Amino acid sequence: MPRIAYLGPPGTFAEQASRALTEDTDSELVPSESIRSALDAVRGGEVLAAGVPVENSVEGAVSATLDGLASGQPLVAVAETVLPIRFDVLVRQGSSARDVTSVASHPHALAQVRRWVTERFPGASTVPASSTAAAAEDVAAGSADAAVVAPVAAQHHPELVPLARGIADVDDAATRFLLIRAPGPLPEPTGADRTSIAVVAHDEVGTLGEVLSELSLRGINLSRIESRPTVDGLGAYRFFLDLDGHVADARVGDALAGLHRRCSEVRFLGSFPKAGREPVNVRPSASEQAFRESAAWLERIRSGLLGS
Ligand SMILES: O=C(O)C(=O)C[C@]1(C(=O)O)C=C[C@@H](O)C=C1
Repeated sequence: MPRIAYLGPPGTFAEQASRALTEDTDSELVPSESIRSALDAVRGGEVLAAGVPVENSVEGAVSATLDGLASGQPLVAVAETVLPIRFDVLVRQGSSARDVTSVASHPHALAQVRRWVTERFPGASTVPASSTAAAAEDVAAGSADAAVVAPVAAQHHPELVPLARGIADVDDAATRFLLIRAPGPLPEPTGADRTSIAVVAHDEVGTLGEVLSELSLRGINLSRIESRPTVDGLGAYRFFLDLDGHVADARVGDALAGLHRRCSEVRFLGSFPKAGREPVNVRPSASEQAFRESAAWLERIRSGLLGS
């Protein structure tokens, strides 16, 4: 049975997402201590894949995932899913809001309930945990008074009780998760795909503009751009780009080849169907047919058969 690593312990959003990402196959879900260790378990062949969060609609990019994908043996995303995010607050039995002086959770979760926590537990300190479910363990162990968790976490902690349910500072918050594997055959293009890459551009005037124009010239929609330090000193950045389309599409392949010529580093991070399956809108001049026809036209010119 394929083993799939996720950010544990059991009861995290990442576990739920990993279950959704692997629902078509009989898989064993294996908790990991961190996103990095889940990715490294894929690299080491201990698991087939890892389900990891990549971005949240309120708090933004999950840097541990971006950094974990940018360095080390290459890995690729093969699928994505989006989970709606609302939290429950768990406390020890017999506790009330007045007893809460410390609130634990994953920093991304704490950031999404900052206002609620300040209003409900004025003066309480926040305790960062490695995941929402790890925060529930902290409360059970007595090292924090309340945990901001995924609603499923309560099933793993009968000794804790909910003090609040379904909380969020922002309605309709969502987190996108990726299923990450070692490089291998790519998912087939579906017409509703996303391609992720990470590029390091030369530190020269206009290079980021040139990177983006490789995409816009070919009619490619950029759905996300994030920068992270390369850790080689101040001012050195790696850009994470999400593009509409599949690397098998002529326009996307052509753009990636252009970036390869232009950038000091291009890391391919996968082409896979978008969670919402919204078809990619391709303008006529960037269609497969347009690329085929222009390549055939060029070939005719090169072989001396045509003047225009
Ligand atoms: O701690 C969890 O439950 C996770 O799956 C991690 C994570 C994140 O990294 O953003 C996932 C979704 C929520 O936004 C909060 C935390």
